[in-house]
Amino acid sequence: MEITVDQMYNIENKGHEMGFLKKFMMENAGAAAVRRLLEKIDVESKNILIFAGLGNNGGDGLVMARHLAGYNAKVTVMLLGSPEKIKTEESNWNWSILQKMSSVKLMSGDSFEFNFKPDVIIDGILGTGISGDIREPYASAINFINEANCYKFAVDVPSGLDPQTGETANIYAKSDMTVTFHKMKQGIPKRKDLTGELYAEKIGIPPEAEVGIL
Ligand SMILES: NC(=O)C1=CN([C@@H]2O[C@H](COP(=O)(O)OP(=O)(O)OC[C@H]3O[C@@H](n4cnc5c(N)ncnc54)[C@H](O)[C@@H]3O)[C@@H](O)[C@H]2O)[C@@H](O)CC1
Ligand SMILES: [K+]
Repeated sequence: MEITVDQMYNIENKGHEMGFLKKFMMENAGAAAVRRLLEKIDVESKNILIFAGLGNNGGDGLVMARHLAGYNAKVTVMLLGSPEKIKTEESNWNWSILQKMSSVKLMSGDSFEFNFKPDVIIDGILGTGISGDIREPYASAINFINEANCYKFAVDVPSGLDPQTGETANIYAKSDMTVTFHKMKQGIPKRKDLTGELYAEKIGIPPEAEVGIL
């Protein structure tokens, strides 16, 4: 069953109100995404670049960074903006854990340059919160992904693809694999040419959180 982006936000909020906090959803999302990636790539000693936006799509990417470090990948996180501007408590919580991990290289700001060639890029730039034309530095990150010659993994939806309508913004990323969460959003499967292999993974939200919404 496919659901709308509004239904997803309502289910998320209801689950949170039930006490299954968003930080746990984010943890399960990042963990499920890493499990799917591991089916394709042996990440040990691989250079993994994670682009993280300032919203919760980025937060999922931060969770992935921690899990991938546990599999001995060489992880670099590029936060697209200033850490003080991270929007949500759950993303902030994950950023502060990464700050205590010397096994993950943290970069942040409005521009970037890397002294390594990534084997995998994780697109945690934009998810269901997308609106309007893609602004900088997100636009440059999406262009970087599309120009790179490596495996590309999209968190929830390739950035620039509207998960509700299936329409693309002025700039959009193309992935080899996309893992969306809880249930498939209506717009995503319309663009399998951008998602690559596509999965919807459960993230522990109680089914009761759907009551009255679906
Ligand atoms: N809904 C759910 O149940 C869950 C959602 N999760 C993740 O949370 C994501 C949604 O998080 P958010 O609502 O924080 O939204 P996003 O993280 O998708 O994006 C919001 C951020 O992007 C900026 N933005 C929006 N449009 C832009 C544009 N065109 N150019 C540049 N910046 C733009 C906004 O200013 C905001 O900072 C999902 O895609 C998913 O990855 C997960 O943590 C698991 C649970
Ligand atoms: K994304």
